[in-house]
Amino acid sequence: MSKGADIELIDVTKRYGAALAVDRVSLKIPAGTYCCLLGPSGCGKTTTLRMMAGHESITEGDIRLGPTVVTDLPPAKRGTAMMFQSYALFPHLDTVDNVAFSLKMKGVDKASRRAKAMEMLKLVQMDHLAERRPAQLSGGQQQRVALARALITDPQVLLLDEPLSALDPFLKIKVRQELKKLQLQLGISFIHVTHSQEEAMALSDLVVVMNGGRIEQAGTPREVFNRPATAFVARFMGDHNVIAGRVTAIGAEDVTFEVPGGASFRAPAGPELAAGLEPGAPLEIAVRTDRVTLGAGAMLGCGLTGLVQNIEYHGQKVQVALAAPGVAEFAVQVPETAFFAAPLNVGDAVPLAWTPQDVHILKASPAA
Ligand SMILES: Nc1ncnc2c1ncn2[C@@H]1O[C@H](COP(=O)(O)OP(=O)(O)OP(=O)(O)O)[C@@H](O)[C@H]1O
Repeated sequence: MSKGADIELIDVTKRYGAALAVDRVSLKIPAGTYCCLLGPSGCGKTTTLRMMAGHESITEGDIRLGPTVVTDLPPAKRGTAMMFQSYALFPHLDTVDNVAFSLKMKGVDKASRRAKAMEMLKLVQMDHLAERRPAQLSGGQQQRVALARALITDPQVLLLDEPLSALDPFLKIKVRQELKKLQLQLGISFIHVTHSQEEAMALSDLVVVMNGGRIEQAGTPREVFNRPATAFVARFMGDHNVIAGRVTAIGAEDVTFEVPGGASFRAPAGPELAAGLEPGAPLEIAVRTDRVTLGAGAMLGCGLTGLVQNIEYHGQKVQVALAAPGVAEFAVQVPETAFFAAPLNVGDAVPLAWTPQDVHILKASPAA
């Protein structure tokens, strides 16, 4: 197996007629990275993946794999391989011939290509079903065959378009673990398109959150979850409250922020962020739903009192939805034991609290 190579997108744009699907995307994915392209339907993630694979032409910009500009190379000459969402197996070929297919196209003799196909099938634990046809395999098994077929060309980068979307929830988690294990074992980059933030967080070394054809944020799952760059990222990753208000005062290291209802609280900003702000300017902040204290424990009161709108039991946590003056929707996750020690009911008015360190300032979205 090859060792893998960095893949780099340099100001890549894709237009379909007047429609802009991908807008000046620049991104470097180091060799050996598990990278997820994450975003809602239509954000341009599949188009980005297909341009890396060579299945879609690039309107402007370049893609590099290692030292080579691959922008105008056909898919088979790039050092990438793609696994399609539908698996795209040939129904009339058995497993081993499906996997060996691209080697057949390259003119490799039958014995060698079948031997290599068996090696790939062992890698994905499918060698015992080598003689079955796709219709005789389960969805999960077909997916492994598709994986073996993509890996037979020894790619430096494997591109996966929503690889888990056809699997049931239990199989999804099992196959997800297997994909990660395989990527570590092979040492090449896997670039995986998904609209599931849970999947992206579980798998990635690098999460790339896309919106409206642009990258909103690229970072490790912890960076993206704990320090979402924009309101879009905070909402898309979930478990965050986004609150809109205005800046009322700017200190050397923090900012005072007021919501339309009149409550105000401080947020750590740092000199770099504070320099871009001025009193009166609109600002959005994020507070994690598990960092908020409700009720009697609210010693560090932030001045907001929430009215309980809804209560959902989630097992380890109870999710409480509230509304407060100037804040239409606010969610708090309370650990199960804490909630039932002092249960709340719909209609209760409860003080909310968090520490200034738990307030995170958001920037304007690049797609805005
Ligand atoms: N062949 C095409 N012709 C015209 N427009 C296209 C074509 N393919 C994609 N688009 C448009 O480009 C934008 C990005 O599409 P893309 O498939 O990359 O999004 P996506 O994030 O992968 O969405 P999904 O999760 O639904 O697959 C969308 O607005 C889509 O309608």
